[in-house]
Amino acid sequence: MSALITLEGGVELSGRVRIEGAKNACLPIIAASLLCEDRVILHDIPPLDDVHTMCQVLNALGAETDYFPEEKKLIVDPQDLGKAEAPYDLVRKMRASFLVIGPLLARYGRARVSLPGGCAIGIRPIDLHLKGLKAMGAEVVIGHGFIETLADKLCGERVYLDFPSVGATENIMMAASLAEGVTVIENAAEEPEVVDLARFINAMGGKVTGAGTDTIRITGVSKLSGTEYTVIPDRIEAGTFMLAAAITGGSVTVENVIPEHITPLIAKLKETECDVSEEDGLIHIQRNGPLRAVDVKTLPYPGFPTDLQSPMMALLTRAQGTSVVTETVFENRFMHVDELCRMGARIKIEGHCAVVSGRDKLMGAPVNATDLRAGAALVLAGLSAQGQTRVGCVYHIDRGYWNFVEKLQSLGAKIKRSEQP
Ligand SMILES: CC(=O)N[C@H]1[C@@H](OP(=O)(O)OP(=O)(O)OC[C@H]2O[C@@H](n3ccc(=O)[nH]c3=O)[C@H](O)[C@@H]2O)O[C@H](CO)[C@@H](O)[C@@H]1O
Ligand SMILES: C=C(OP(=O)(O)O)C(=O)O
Repeated sequence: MSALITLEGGVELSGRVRIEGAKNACLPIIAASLLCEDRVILHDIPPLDDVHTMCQVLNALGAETDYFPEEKKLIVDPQDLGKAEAPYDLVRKMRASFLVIGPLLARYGRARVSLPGGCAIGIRPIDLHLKGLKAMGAEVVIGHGFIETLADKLCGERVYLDFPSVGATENIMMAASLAEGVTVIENAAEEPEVVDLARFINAMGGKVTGAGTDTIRITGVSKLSGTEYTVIPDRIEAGTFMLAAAITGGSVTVENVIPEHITPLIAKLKETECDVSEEDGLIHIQRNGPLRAVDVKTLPYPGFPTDLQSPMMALLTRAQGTSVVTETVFENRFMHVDELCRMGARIKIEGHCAVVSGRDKLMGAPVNATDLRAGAALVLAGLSAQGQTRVGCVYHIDRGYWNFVEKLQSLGAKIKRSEQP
């Protein structure tokens, strides 16, 4: 079975929408549960396909996972971890599965994890993850599609990351939390999800300081213990709904959001002439007049997030004037451009830049999601297009948005989902 989203554009969205726990915080935190031998109870874990895949990875390693979708609660019991091998079929499905290598190595002194491979948005190498593990004393062997790491003991070291990779920072931080001595990650990623992981490790009894800055210091401890933890709200889901309000000329309040986590989007939306106001845990967004074109450049946090680049581009297709969107994080994250052009958008790609000439209308069309956020961008474009849009390859969207269609319906969108044989 595959799903299709069908929608009619032209409705101004209005109302309130609640944001889920952050996918990109849940996944490393679930992986980090492997660092202790006790039960871990996690709250605000959304029933996303990626969460289920991460649970399957843990199950394949011998850990027990119990998920309670009504309560959005996950219990992980890693006591009987029998195998230190993450299979190809699961790692291939979701790159974040590679995040188990750090915890497995730290706890068992060995790990065998399938090479994750590339994906639609780029090659996505893992050299920086391995650079960190090697610096701490691990032997790394690559062969037959797997990475095998071994270490009698991991020792704290200084690790400089050539790029502030989120995943490498997280893997190194997890491995270092049970290493001997102090590890310092320089040019570390500063994303809120990295900070959330550090808080979780500390809640288990770890000693991580500096998360949220470019230098993270981890003092290894001999043992971590079970804990109960609530993950942060998803800034990318929040941003997607803010952009949905903006593109339809609507008025939406986004609940369960940390405004400081999406400062660059708020700034850019204000530049487009949208009204955005914040209060504790809420963002209200409204558009009354035409949108103004703005330039956007993706960067590591606190820059504009690459995960909102395609939804932002959907908005700019409707702005007055020409916008330049520059993608600096992933080398191939313009796959949505062809699909947006099928809907009448005028976009030209020049290297890492997309030049978007705004139009006063888009036309509904059959299109396909090429990756998770591209899928969301096409739905947003469809919400503001004339006539019907059909979005295929919805499984991409299911990786990271829970009840996307239902939430949009609750804001008034004419949208439905159908399962296809
Ligand atoms: C599950 C999760 O949290 N996913 C997020 C995470 O992905 P992920 O952790 O994979 O992203 P990274 O920050 O690692 O990647 C950023 C850039 O660094 C490069 N790189 C990365 C690692 C490495 O060893 N070598 C290397 O060259 C990548 O190819 C990419 O060009 O951060 C990205 C950047 O904010 C987001 O788009 C993803 O949504
Ligand atoms: C790119 C993304 O996720 P992942 O790193 O899991 O592919 C994303 O969330 O937009």
